[in-house]
Amino acid sequence: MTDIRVLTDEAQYRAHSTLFRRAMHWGPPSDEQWPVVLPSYEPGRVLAAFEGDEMVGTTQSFGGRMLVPGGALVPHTAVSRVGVRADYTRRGVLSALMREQLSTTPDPVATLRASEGRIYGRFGYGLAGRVRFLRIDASKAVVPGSPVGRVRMVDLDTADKLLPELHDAFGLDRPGEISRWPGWWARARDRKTEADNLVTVVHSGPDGDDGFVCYKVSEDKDFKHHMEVEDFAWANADAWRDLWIYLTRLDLIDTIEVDAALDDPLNWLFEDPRVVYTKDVYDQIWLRLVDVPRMLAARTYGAGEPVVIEVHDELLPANSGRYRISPDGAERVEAQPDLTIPVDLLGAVYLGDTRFSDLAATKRIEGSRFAEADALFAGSVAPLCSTFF
Ligand SMILES: CC(=O)SCCNC(=O)CCNC(=O)[C@H](O)C(C)(C)COP(=O)(O)OP(=O)(O)OC[C@H]1O[C@@H](n2cnc3c(N)ncnc32)[C@H](O)[C@@H]1OP(=O)(O)O
Repeated sequence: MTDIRVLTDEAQYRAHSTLFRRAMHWGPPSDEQWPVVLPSYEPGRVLAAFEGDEMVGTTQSFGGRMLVPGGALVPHTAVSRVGVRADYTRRGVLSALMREQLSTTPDPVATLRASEGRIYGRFGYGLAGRVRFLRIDASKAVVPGSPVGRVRMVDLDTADKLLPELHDAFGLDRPGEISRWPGWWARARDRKTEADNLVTVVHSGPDGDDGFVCYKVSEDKDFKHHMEVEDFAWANADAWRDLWIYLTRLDLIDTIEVDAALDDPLNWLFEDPRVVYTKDVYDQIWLRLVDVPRMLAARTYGAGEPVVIEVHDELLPANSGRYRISPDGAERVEAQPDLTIPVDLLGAVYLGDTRFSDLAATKRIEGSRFAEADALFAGSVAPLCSTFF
């Protein structure tokens, strides 16, 4: 019988970390790493599965806020460190952990990054946001014109103080973006120390600091220099453009790699749009609507005729029911549905990454009036979550 417990002390957190890391085929946290990892254990949010006295599975979450279409910030659970001991897999341990986590989380929405695509759909998570992995040929990347603001390099201590403030001020600019928690920043600082060539620059315009980028550069055996952009946020188009001018005019750089939203306009910034090459498109945000009525009410909708959707949720049956969606909002109704959809696919359309009409061909949603539902759920920008957890 699998017993799920909330862990409460440091020794248990360390055992949790070791178990998760072993499930990922990594070694346990070292004595040097542990002080940095410890602050990421939030009391009340750390779960483990036990068989008798033995810990056999883990999950935990970080509390924060997520931006939804229309601009509201909703309480959000960032699920992480899911692992089951290799000698206990495929016996329902993860299922027990997921049931407990979803039924006890205080937040109406949860997201995670999935190690494999087949794991989380059965628990009601839908693939809700994808990202483009770009490679830029920096040696040929020319941005016409001159910068209008100022870019300055900042040291580690300044970055430590400034970046959380700047991220809070303008980092949540697309549906799916989430706030960062103190443990996230502690880990980010540690990674900066480990990779001592990680550089942070801050942009300022007429109203003060309005953008930042963190990057590191490595050199290959042919003396080519490759930059990885690790973190990038901006408040306005001038900051975005100036920071790209700075990155592409740095000496010695041959290539730049960066994650970007599906609709990121970077190709059109350069004289030659082909200097930006999409290496990959991968799934990023897996989203679980924990409280469907609250989440449907939290976002705004586009113009068009109302549509009644019927939602099926086996794991959290209180969500199952019919909802009338109109430009004025969402409400629970008893009316006949126009279409039916499982909760994982409602998660997939929620942020605007996917459309009802695209899903219709999969036969996993049924009914009619998909185009009307598309118009209501359409977002003006593609979702993104630039905070890895
Ligand atoms: C958010 C994150 O942290 S992502 C990181 C996830 N962790 C990992 O990838 C680490 C390595 N893997 C593991 O630790 C485990 O295999 C887990 C967590 C993926 C699955 O744990 P388990 O306890 O084996 O899952 P459980 O027994 O509850 O399986 C439930 C169902 O999912 C299926 N399933 C579970 N994992 C997988 C998988 N990797 N691929 C395909 N199906 C899977 C099971 O077959 C089962 O199906 P069924 O209900 O039809 O019988």
